[in-house]
Amino acid sequence: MSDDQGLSCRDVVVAYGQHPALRGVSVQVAPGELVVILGANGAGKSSLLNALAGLVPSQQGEMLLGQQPLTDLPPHRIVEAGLALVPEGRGIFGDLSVEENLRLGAYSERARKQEQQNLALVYSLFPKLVERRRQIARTMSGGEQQMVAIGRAMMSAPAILMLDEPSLGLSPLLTSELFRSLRRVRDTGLGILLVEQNARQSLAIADRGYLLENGEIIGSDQAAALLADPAVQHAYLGGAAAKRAG
Ligand SMILES: Nc1ncnc2c1ncn2[C@@H]1O[C@H](COP(=O)(O)OP(=O)(O)OP(=O)(O)O)[C@@H](O)[C@H]1O
Repeated sequence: MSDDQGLSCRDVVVAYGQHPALRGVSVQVAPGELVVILGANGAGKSSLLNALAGLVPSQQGEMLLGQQPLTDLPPHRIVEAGLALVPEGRGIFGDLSVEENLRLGAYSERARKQEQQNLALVYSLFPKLVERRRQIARTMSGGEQQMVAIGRAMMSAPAILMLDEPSLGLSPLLTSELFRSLRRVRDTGLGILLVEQNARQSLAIADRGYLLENGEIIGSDQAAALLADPAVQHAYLGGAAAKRAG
């Protein structure tokens, strides 16, 4: 681990009963870095984020945020330590307003102290949410709800933000708007670990990427190099090209 505030995991193993989902995964994210993990359905992407967030137990391996070990901490302590997850499906409270949802993210003592400041930051990064601050969350579009979910995670004052398939259910246009906002979040100095099936669009905004296959990291490189790699194009970008052609 080279960076004081970064996220690193080494040789993480996760199994559901006899079924191995992660077979020794090592990943690093530095502050101010946007890292994407690409993989097909069932590759283990959600298992990795959930293990880092303390939501599923890991059988082996080490997870650190800066110098702080995360392994075996309960999920709320991991959030307090500075690692926040935006889960697949967003998990926002549909009956609450946008601002109530956002404020719920600031539950730790450290986050409450910075609540106003972080709220202002979230609104500056997602200007669309300002005009909708009193709107009931379930009446918002999928893209807007995703912004609320990201904003709420940012209210916990994380050093590293993890997102599980934020583009799910969004049109390509909304996805690129969302991904542009992720770059703005990164530019504030946060590290981002993004899990995506949408390889082309996520590599276009990422700094680095890892390829996860069958519970193992089979490659990693700068995002631009992965985009230009014929093997990556064939395995991960073919679907998108085929879709465009069709
Ligand atoms: N709670 C569980 N119980 C048993 N097996 C599970 C459980 N959760 C995941 N798995 C299995 O572990 C493997 C990895 O699943 P995971 O959800 O991490 O993959 P993923 O890359 O996120 O896939 P997707 O993109 O479809 O969400 C899969 O084979 C999956 O069937």
